[in-house]
Amino acid sequence: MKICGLTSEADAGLLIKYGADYGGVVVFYPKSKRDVTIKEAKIIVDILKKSDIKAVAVTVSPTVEQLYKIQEAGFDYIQIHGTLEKAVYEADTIPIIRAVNISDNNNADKTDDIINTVKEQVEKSQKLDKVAGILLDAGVPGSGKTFDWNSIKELEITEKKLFLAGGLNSGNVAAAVKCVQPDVVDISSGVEYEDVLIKGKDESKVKAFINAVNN
Ligand SMILES: O=C(O)c1ccccc1N[C@@H]1O[C@H](COP(=O)(O)O)[C@@H](O)[C@H]1O
Repeated sequence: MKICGLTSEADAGLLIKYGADYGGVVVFYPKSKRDVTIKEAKIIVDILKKSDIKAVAVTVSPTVEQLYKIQEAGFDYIQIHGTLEKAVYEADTIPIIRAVNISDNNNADKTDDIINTVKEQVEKSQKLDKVAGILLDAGVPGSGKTFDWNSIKELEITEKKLFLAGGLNSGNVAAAVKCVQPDVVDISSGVEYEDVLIKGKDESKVKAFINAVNN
């Protein structure tokens, strides 16, 4: 399981306390309330790595300069939403988790187009050696919204690890796993406080989510 959007040493400590496989840190994306500086990220990375938790840099359309800083900070993986530039792919030395964001398909006429686009993106990513995993997520990353899990049933993700993200929480994760059968479940908003003014991860929600996944 992967818990994303860590912003402090305390958040990282919760992953160690309750047991997670991956910890995600948003960098170089100031639009996100979870964005931290690369210096702050490095402190979190060091804590995670000491406990054998894989540290994932969560990015949107990173530049080569940003990639170098991410690699220098010691991240194990880079999660890439948006565009993956050829120059970035060539300069990359760590495994990539390629995010595919699936737009809302509340317009029935557009459903096939959306799914075809997702299929194309997945097929393209599966051919890339440095891509270790494909992350299927809702339209807006980190929004806490789910997408229609049934819409991706026909996707064949055989070569890479499948990460399922988008609006997961302790109440829906069992149904999500049953429907999609991902290798890794990924959560961010679902383990945060109801009161948006309180930053960081809510311990009781982290515990409930991890229990729900393990049982
Ligand atoms: O969390 C963010 O703000 C974010 C910013 C930029 C790229 C990705 C981001 N979040 C990722 O979105 C998924 C799902 O999150 P949620 O559970 O729906 O809140 C997760 O992989 C986050 O790392």
